[in-house]
Amino acid sequence: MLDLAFIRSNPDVVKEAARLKNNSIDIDALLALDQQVVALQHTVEDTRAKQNQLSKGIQQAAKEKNTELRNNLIAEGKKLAEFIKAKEPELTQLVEERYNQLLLVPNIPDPSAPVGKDENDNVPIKYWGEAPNFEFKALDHYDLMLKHDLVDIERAVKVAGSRSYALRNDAARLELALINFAMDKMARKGFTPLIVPAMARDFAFVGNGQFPKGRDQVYEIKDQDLFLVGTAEVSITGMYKDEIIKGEELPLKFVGYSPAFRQEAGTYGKDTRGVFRIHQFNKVEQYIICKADHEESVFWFEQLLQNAEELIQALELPYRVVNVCTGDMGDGKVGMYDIECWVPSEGRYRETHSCSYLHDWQARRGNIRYRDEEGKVKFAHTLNNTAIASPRILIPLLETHQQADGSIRIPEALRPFMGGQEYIGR
Ligand SMILES: Nc1ncnc2c1ncn2[C@@H]1O[C@H](COS(=O)(=O)NC(=O)[C@@H](N)CO)[C@@H](O)[C@H]1O
Repeated sequence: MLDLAFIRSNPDVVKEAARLKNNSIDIDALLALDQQVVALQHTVEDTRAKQNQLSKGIQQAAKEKNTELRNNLIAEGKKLAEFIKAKEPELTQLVEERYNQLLLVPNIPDPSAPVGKDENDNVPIKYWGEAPNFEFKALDHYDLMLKHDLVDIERAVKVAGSRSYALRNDAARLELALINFAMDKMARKGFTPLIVPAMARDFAFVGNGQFPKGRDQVYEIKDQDLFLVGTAEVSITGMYKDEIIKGEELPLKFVGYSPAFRQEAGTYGKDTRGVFRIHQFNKVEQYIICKADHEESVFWFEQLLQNAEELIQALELPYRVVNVCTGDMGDGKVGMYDIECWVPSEGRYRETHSCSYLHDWQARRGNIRYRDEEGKVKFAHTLNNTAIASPRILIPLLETHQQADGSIRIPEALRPFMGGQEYIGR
């Protein structure tokens, strides 16, 4: 959410941001509604002021034993009270309507973000590693998983429906190893490890930005104010709602694990083979709450990206970083880089990580504030990036490290988390 004062004084900047982000919000209508609210607030306040004057007059008339004047003033006071009683529900309703519109206003993208419509307009800014050149017939991730008895999709689909899977044998151990590997590396970088709730209340999704717009992507627990999170980011944003953090404690740096649940509405028929796009997966999330300063946010944005790059390089996976365009980054972001790992069987890069900075757009929605060194209370800045999301990361991992004999090499960095094992299938 943007500061209403900012929208009032910079309507064209906000309209341009909405245009760049394919966001259909009507800023003129929002500002007209805002003027209605302000006018009605003034009317109610003026009426209250008149009521106070009247009560003084009534006391004075009583003192002077001027019964007629006193009765007239009391009658007038009753009329004012009725007027306020009639106007208050209208004012409450308009304020709520304005708030609901404010939730739909996008953040202002950084000028460095490419202007574009969708992911095809994202701009690659860095490449790392050489795509493997197999001297043998390489298999795709699903065939490799079947070959080594690493997955059971049929029985998972039986129990959980489409886009479900069960990991078996070394794939189950590999996923846990990857989660441990990521948590361990980030903890050693001073990030506080968290295992957070995978169910959260409505307010956490509003604070994070998934509600109201992305509600169709979220699973709801029937008859309770509880929803399954699509990322630990939602739970962490919700955990710090309404807090005023001591400035000297910032930045808060979290590495949060949680299962992630997504309806994947609108992706029918896309990526249906294997485990690329599923309804439930596991993710280790980097999350930062820092002071409200652009340079500070950009610093942590680069740090979060670098952390993920270090993890991927340790897994020896070729990848590229893309600067996400305005039409693909979503409402809340100021800037966003995706990391895409090379998937040999597809002969292209596929997204495995997403790194964003949002300035105070989330903190304003979730009321996350801090007290700075002058004692001023301000909305904080928030940032997030994937550390590891599995099983999607297994796709480049298994494919890239497959050997001529069909076995799969486990990268050095992962072996300590796999009991020292060096290969799958040897
Ligand atoms: N339906 C899905 N199935 C498998 N993996 C997914 C799915 N949706 C997202 N992911 C993985 O989770 C990563 C982060 O998801 S994201 O929506 O892009 N970004 C976030 O959730 C942020 N909180 C940063 O992690 C993706 O890059 C991808 O690797």
